[in-house]
Amino acid sequence: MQVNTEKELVRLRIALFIGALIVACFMVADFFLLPSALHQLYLYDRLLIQIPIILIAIVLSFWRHFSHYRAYIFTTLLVALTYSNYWVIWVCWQEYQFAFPYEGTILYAFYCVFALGIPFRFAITSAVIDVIGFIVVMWLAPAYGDRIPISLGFVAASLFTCSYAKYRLDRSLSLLKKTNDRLTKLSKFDPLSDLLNRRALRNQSENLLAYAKRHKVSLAVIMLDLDDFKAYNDHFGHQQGDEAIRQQSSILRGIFKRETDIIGRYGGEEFVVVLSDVNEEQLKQSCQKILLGWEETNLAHAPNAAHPFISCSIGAVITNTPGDASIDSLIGVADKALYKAKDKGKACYELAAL
Ligand SMILES: Nc1nc2c(ncn2[C@@H]2O[C@H](COP(=O)(O)OP(=O)(O)OP(=O)(O)O)[C@@H](O)[C@H]2O)c(=O)[nH]1
Repeated sequence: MQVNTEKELVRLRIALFIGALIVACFMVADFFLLPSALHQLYLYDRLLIQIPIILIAIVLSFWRHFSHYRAYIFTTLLVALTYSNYWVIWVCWQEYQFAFPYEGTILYAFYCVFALGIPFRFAITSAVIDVIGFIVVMWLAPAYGDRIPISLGFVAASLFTCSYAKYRLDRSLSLLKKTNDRLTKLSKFDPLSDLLNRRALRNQSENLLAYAKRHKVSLAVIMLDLDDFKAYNDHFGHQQGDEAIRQQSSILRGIFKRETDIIGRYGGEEFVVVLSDVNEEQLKQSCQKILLGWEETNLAHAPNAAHPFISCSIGAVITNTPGDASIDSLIGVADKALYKAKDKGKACYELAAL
């Protein structure tokens, strides 16, 4: 269970604060029920145990490792609140033969599990601990008399129902997150090559261009296209053609590994790579590596293709002053260079001058 945003932390602190307020409200209401002899003991439990425990949880929410230990902290809070209640039940009965006409254990569980978001595993563990505690208290201080079995039944059934509801909720949320992740992937990635699709490629390239402008570093665009791919498809079939597209993706992934490198399928058998902070020499070496990648793959081409083995042609452009450029204009220049590479006989690269 991760607390991802500052907003979520604020919401949790508000929920904890409301918890402290609820305890205070019950404190006032209980005062009308309790014999005056019990007031001091009761105040001691609420003001020196329960409310401070909740305040400690609020303070801990400012700890930088809080997100990591959140489930443990809230489970401890739940068990501590419940057991401090058991202590009051026990002392009130032991010392004054006073029995509360209601049972608050269930409310604590619902508050911690749903308002504070204790996950299922922790909820079920605390339910077991709380039920055991309830049995022990009723054994030591049979405050509820004949109602003990039914009270125990209500406490146990409610705590387990609460845990099961949390299980269903956690499961639905996890399914929803998985579906969401899948949809995000589908909207960003091309399913065949598993590279960025054209729209995501464009968005990310815009961001990289903004980064290059801000940090005054170079920006390069490489555009490549499989050679005589129609002939390849016609000769070997579309499925084999798809394999070649996957192979091109794997070659590019093997070369462009920096976190900032952007690789995308521009459309059909065309791919685009956008790089920041590279020099002309490095750009040429990268183009050379792509060509070498295909040479090493050694995949036989169709008999009527320009080359015996499958290859690609590359057009590239680099700007050291990205402040003047736009992604569309750079892609346009790289595209023209690509056509020059095709004209030169394919299986080669052409670096455009801006
Ligand atoms: N298998 C497969 N083929 C594709 C896919 N997308 C586009 N193509 C094929 O790619 C081929 C592109 O052909 P052309 O644009 O004529 O270019 P080319 O034959 O590569 O010729 P040059 O670009 O001049 O080397 C077409 O036959 C398309 O059907 C795809 O996802 N899978």
